[in-house]
Amino acid sequence: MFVQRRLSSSITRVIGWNFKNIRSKNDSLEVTFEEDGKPSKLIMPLAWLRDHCTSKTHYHYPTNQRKSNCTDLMNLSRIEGSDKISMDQNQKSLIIDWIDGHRSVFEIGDVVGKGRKKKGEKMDGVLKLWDSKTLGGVPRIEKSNLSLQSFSENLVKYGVVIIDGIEGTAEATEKLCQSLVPVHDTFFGQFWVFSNSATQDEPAYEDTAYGNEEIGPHTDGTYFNQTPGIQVFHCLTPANVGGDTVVVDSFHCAQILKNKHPEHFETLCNTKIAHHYLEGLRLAARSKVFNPYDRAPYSCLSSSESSASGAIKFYEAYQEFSRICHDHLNALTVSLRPGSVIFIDNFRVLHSRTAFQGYRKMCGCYLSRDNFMAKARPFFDGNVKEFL
Ligand SMILES: C[N+](C)(C)CCCC[C@H](N)C(=O)O
Ligand SMILES: O=C(O)CCC(=O)C(=O)O
Repeated sequence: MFVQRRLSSSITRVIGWNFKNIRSKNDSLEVTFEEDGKPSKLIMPLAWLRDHCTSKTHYHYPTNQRKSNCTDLMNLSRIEGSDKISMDQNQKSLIIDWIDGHRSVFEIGDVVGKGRKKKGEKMDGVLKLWDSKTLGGVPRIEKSNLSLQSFSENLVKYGVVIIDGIEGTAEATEKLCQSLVPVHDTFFGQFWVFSNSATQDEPAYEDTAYGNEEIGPHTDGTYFNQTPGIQVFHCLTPANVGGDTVVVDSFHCAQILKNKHPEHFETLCNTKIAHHYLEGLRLAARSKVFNPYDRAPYSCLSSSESSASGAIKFYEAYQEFSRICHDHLNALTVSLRPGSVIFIDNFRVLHSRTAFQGYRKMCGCYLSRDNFMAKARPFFDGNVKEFL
């Protein structure tokens, strides 16, 4: 089965490819080839080639794992004389006879497919960045039309989806979640029932979630090294007034920032801000997602001017990004009611809550992102899978 799959994938890849020329260039090979008739060139380091050898002594096919531990890679990635590099007569394979006598054979399609730098636009083809105008409302799936495919496609594309028609109980919500994706457990518990009036059944933590004030756009768990991948909410008892859920596509906001202020975008991409959760336990982690409330003290003070100006640069960038995330044109508001369960990609979509009056009871959980992506991948085509 493994050989069949490997051959079929490499045959489909190799049809339109032909090696044209191979030239030694320091510790690399300059390989020119034709890709569907168009000339193309790649510089392939010898160490990269040796590291990607798929001979039986270097690659374990039953588990798709490499056998090399790289402890002697550079020494073994040497060749003696240009006659040690050749092509097969069909110009489809590159043959290298290494200094230790080992022979590697590389199919051009395999090497280019694996090694050529991927560009991000393939993922853009799947992710549908949105604002209030382009999306209009959170995608909804009636329980009777629910499938892993409809759930996965919406959650990957938009980062948020609501499933309607669910019984308004914690039990039914938990059952729904478990039917879709394994839970991501944290110290908050595997599945939560919470409200603004803590009781024994609804334990409260020292967090604004357990109050009735407004909470602005944020992602959860920025203080965990394993930030929860998906967040689920089901409102079992709506408040008398307020308590709406507001969601924002932070990738769309990041796109706006990058277009309007590329320097701020770069600053935020390159500045890691520590977050923490302070209570009986103290959790801290560095994180790239957005939660202005759970940021730890920003330890950037020193005697140097440059660290002060670096911090000011960060604050200017963070302020601009936060303003974009708080722009109501980038937000969708949902009044969650019993029966409607919202699933949020916690790495992408920010959630917030409007202030409310009266008693409000919620339930939900975090779901495992890795498990979700493994289930979602089959519904997306080839290249995109690498990004999920
Ligand atoms: C468990 N439950 C979701 C109810 C509340 C958890 C508090 C989440 C915290 N505000 C954060 O942003 O990480
Ligand atoms: O109460 C809500 O609707 C959301 C609370 C919240 O933001 C959170 O738990 O992270």
